[in-house]
Amino acid sequence: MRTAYSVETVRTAERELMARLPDGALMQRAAAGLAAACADLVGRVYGSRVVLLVGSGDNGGDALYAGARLARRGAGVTAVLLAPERTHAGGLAALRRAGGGVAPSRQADGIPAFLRAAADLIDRADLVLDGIVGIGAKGPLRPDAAPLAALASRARAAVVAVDLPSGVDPDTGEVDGEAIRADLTVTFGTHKPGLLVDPGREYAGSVRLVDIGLSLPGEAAVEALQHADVARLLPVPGAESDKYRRGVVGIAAGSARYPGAAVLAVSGALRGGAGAVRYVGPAADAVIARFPETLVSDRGPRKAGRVQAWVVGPGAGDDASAVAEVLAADVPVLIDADGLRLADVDAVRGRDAPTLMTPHAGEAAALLGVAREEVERARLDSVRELAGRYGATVLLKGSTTLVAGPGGGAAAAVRVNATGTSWLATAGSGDVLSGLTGSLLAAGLSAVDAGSVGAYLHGLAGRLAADGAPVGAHDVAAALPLAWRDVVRG
Ligand SMILES: NC(=O)C1=CN([C@@H]2O[C@H](COP(=O)(O)OP(=O)(O)OC[C@H]3O[C@@H](n4cnc5c(N)ncnc54)[C@H](OP(=O)(O)O)[C@@H]3O)[C@@H](O)[C@H]2O)[C@@H](O)CC1
Ligand SMILES: [K+]
Repeated sequence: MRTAYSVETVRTAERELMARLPDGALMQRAAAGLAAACADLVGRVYGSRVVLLVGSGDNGGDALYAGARLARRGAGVTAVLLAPERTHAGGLAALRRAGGGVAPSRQADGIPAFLRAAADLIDRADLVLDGIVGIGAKGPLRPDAAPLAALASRARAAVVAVDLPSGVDPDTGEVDGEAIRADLTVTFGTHKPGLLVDPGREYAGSVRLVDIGLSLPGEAAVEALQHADVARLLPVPGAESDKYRRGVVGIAAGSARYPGAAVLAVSGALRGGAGAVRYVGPAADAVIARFPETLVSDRGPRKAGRVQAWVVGPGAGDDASAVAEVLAADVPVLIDADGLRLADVDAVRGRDAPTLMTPHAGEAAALLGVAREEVERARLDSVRELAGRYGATVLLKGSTTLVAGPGGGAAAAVRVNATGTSWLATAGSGDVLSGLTGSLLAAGLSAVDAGSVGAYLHGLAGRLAADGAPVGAHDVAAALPLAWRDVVRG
């Protein structure tokens, strides 16, 4: 499991560790890891041109000490100081001792000369280290720092963010205005939520974690399943299992207008580990024609026979009765697409069995009564808010999919999945996900596990199916067994 802790938790752990170590020891650990990662990235340190963007806090200190290490290995290192009078004194002295230089300053030389010099240095650099701000960041990048971020992000040089890209909110991944676009982020002690959640994740590039000895107790703020975690959670039939013991998933989806949604949801459900798939709705002929193994019924969810979980909503049009009947059942329910609009919030809140809602940003925005851009901007807050309002587990789709448990508050970790590919933004792909995830629910996974395992397999299947080319939703469904095998084989 990859875990990310809040700034507050990191600060507490940092204080405890610092109290037991000599002064500056933590920063030396951080700088050593940072310099090593930079050396790996540039390949040849000797003769390379390195620019340090240095803010007034310890993030700048890390950059300066790492710069000193690179200078000692023969790099030409120049620091651009945002606040010369408040620069980390030890770090700056170390850089100077190692032969590093300092660019003209804003304060002494004026803003135009400062920016011209910085632009010139960045243009000619092989490597830029972003030490503007780290976990001490408050609000959008300040006006003096923002132009440097813009210059670095456009540079041909490799850009390494120290701890996290400046301009990315450490706790949420939100980006308000300019931010550093890094090729690599070297982060210390633990991942930060902003490195795992979009849009921050996209700015971070690849992320390398440097162990500095922090011990982080308690609940993470954000966690991401890895192959081994998913492998442990996948349902495995025992020798005694028959199709009913493996779970039956009911799919109440599709309409005369959208029969394809039913077919795609069933295609996902057949590959999610349930022993049987029961389809209820007006697209039974289309479903049977494509998947003859499906049990079909046209009598509505209430009379359809026993299932261990329901999926309701994909392509459902305006049929509110199926949604109401499913919500009245005492088994786990997944609500997607049209079902989200049709589900009564009190009916969802009043349920005893788990409910999993799977909106994309547009659907989440409609449920929250805000603009879509607001959900895209603040994904972590949005998923928690929705989970709190409905008392349900919420899976918010996107390039990083988030899954928040029914508490909604910051106390429980939000799961984040990054296996997806932009090729998955294709019609019907969400229907496959809902069928797959419903099947995992029927096989006995909790709503949070089913949501995060479903998103993981779906994303991986999308990658395997796409392999760099466009794919249709049916290709993604067909690749689910490949993804499953890939996870099981490790
Ligand atoms: N945790 C650990 O275990 C370890 C932590 N380490 C390192 O320390 C870092 C944290 O250092 P930190 O606490 O000094 O804060 P930091 O991120 O440098 O920022 C504060 C400065 O930024 C400024 N500033 C604020 N907002 C801004 C904005 N929007 N735009 C522009 N500027 C802004 C703010 O200015 P002020 O408000 O004071 O005017 C203040 O001067 C951490 O990320 C890691 O790199 C490692 O060395 C070792 C182990
Ligand atoms: K930084």
